[in-house]
Amino acid sequence: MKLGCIADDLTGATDLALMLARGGLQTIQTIGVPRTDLDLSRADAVVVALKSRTVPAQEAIAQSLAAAESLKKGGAQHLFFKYCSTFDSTDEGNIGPVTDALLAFTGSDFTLACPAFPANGRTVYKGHLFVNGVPLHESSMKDHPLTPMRDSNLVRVLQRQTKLPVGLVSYEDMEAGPAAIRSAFAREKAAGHRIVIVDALNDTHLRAIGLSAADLPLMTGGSGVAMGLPAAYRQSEGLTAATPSTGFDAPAGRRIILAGSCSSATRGQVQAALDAGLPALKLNALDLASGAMTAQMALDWLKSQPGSGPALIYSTANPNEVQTVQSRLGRMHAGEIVENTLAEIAKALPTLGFTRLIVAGGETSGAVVSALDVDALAIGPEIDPGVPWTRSLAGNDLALALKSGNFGTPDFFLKAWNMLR
Ligand SMILES: Nc1ncnc2c1ncn2[C@@H]1O[C@H](COP(=O)(O)OP(=O)(O)O)[C@@H](O)[C@H]1O
Ligand SMILES: O=C(O)[C@@H](O)C(=O)COP(=O)(O)O
Repeated sequence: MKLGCIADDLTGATDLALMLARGGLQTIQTIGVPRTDLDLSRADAVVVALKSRTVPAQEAIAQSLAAAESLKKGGAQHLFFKYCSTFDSTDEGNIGPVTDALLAFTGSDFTLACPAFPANGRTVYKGHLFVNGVPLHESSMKDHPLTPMRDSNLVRVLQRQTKLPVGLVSYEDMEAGPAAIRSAFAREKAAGHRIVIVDALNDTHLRAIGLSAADLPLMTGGSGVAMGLPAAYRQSEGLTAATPSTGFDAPAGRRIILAGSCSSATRGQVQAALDAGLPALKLNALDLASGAMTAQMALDWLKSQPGSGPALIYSTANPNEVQTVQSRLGRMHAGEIVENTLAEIAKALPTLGFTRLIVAGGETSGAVVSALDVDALAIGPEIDPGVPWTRSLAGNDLALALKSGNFGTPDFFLKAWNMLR
């Protein structure tokens, strides 16, 4: 295994797995630390999906180290810590504390941090993160239900989360190409910096980072920064490219969309599905808390829907609604209530004949997939940048599209099905 990856949420893991698979690496994604009986011998890359983005920092560290240990035992030569392209975190973590712990684990004293993903509008310039050209703190991420991002300066954001000195390798070095980037890493290291935020405005920068950083014991970032790794491995070790998948065979069965993301892209996708007349049920978090709505009621509703087309169950709400709910229930508790309900609904889906699922939201996907008895995923074709179809490798036979909250075109919930055979 060339690369062992630890992702802090499930949709982030599929995003990274897609990037590596598209680059020609045989890639398997596991849900949590791989089961010991899972055959990973043919994988060039294994991506372990955790649910560690918003748990207490000590727990995130423990989960990440357990994953690192297992990947190392599986033969991983390098580690990659994947977090969100919008750097979702709080001053308590978990990007800083997990990076610190993984650096110590690898016995290394230097790594980079770069969430850039230009295909999805995320760029880093002079250490500031932009989302579709808007500074992070002015983007819709300022209202995220769990990790509101109110500072665009990533050096500052990360420095609040780690005691290790954070530096910056900026645009000018990126423009000068791989050799200059390597010199910039050496310069920053000599200056005492242990983690460097790296600028990247386009895919050329990302590929150059891959070539410059492929030999680091640990890399950290969004999926974009992994773009150059497959080519770098091929160059250094003659690794042959696997053919990325195109068509996709999915198990026969009914279709459903579960949306627990309140991000702006998902809000648009829910609206497009409603406009198209999909049968839809909205879960109101306050009703769930009071018992006025339950998972069983949602399942009863689902059973009464026509089997021919997809149905939508969503808790997606605008920032005002979310704020009202959170002021009554508390931020984390509100999130848990919704996640638990969607997970309870998901648990019943296979027996009701649902085999093709779209799930919107990272935390939501984590909760839903752990309820579905799925341990590992094969990566299929890309629906939109960062979102592939996947198929379970054991347990319930399911086709799953696990969509990051802010990814995908407005018609994602309508068009994704067309790729399934
Ligand atoms: N109506 C709502 N009110 C409050 N919290 C909600 C609501 N709907 C969903 N949530 C919670 O918001 C969080 C969304 O996070 P996530 O699923 O990761 O989405 P994203 O990918 O957009 O970040 C989840 O914990 C979810 O349970
Ligand atoms: O890097 C990204 O943006 C995604 O891969 C990701 O991690 C998104 O997380 P959610 O928005 O919580 O789905």
